[in-house]
Amino acid sequence: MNEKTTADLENLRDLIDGVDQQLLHLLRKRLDLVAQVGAVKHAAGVPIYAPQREASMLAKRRAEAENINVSPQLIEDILRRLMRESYLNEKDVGFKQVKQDLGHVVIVGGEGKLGQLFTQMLTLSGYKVNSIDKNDWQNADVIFDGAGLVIVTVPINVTCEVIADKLTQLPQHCILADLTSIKQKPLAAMLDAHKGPVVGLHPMFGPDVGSLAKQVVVVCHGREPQAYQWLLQQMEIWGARIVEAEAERHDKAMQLVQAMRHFSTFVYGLNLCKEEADIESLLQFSSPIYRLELAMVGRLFAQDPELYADIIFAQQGSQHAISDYLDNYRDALTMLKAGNRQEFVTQFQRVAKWFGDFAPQFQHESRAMLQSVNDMKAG
Ligand SMILES: C=C(O[C@@H]1C=C(C(=O)O)C=C[C@H]1O)C(=O)O
Repeated sequence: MNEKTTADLENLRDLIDGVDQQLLHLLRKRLDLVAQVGAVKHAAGVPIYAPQREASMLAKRRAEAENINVSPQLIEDILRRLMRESYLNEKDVGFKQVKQDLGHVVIVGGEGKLGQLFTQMLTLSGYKVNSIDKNDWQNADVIFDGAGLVIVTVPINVTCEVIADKLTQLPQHCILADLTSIKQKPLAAMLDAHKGPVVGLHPMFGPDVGSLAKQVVVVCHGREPQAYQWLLQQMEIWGARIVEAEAERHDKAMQLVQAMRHFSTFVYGLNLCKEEADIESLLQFSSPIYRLELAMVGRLFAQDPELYADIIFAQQGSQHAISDYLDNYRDALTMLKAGNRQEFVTQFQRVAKWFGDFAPQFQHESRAMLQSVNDMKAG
């Protein structure tokens, strides 16, 4: 580089640094305003997540961006990232308590990660929360006395047993809920053990979400829905989206969404391990999509094997779904071994037709994900 180039670059880079510093101060200002919104919402019991406000704000900023020749997608990406920050910050001021006269909450399995998250959210909403774990059952009478809500969040393989053995003497008007990732059996066990209000919940997220904004909670109604309506409302204030489902339909969906998904991921990892793949060099050659895929597989093995064993072994029906998958895999392999390229193209088109409008929609969504994977690369 000659001297003039160096000087020009330095000059421009100084100006860019100045703009970035201004951006930083604007971010501080925005965060402060969002904190004030949080306080107003907290006082009024308005949900943390406001989809209409977001949609109209994004539409306006996109249009304004276009007017000044800024990519609308750029401002949308930035605003969406800022809104994620808002959910986290709004959370810290706490939430309105929907049910004032509840009595206390007991989380059965409160030491678990999901139990801790619910303890935190309920506490931020003004409820008194106690927890009962494996070693506390000798004090059960005292702990459950006066409870208005009991939430069971113990490993799936002991859930029904804990409900049937330990939760038969709850106060009559107490709500009994569970957070298990299957719903038919726990719901039946709860209805059996307790004569008061019962509701099955399945939070469709891990305990590391940070905020419940936009996260889905599946609700399977058990008994006396009017008695636990406030709880659904409370979760909506946390930002969650409530999706009602029949327990049977939910469990069937979980065979694909969870059991089969995680099992395939497990086998993918097992295969890499047995083949002694060299992750370092795979990463060197990786395309963004491979990097994303490897991250999705790798993250499984950073977690608790017991949790995934619970999910995969929870339902007999999952074995059918997984074996159908294996059959399809085998058929596809036969096609490959036979060199039947034409058949591959035909099957490909069949699947594409079946995906319909979802295929281009998913292509669009995944493009943004792949680009952020690329953004994260350093050096
Ligand atoms: C700040 C608010 O809360 C959330 C965050 C928003 C933001 O950061 O702009 C917008 C809408 C809400 O989902 C609000 O409601 O205005």
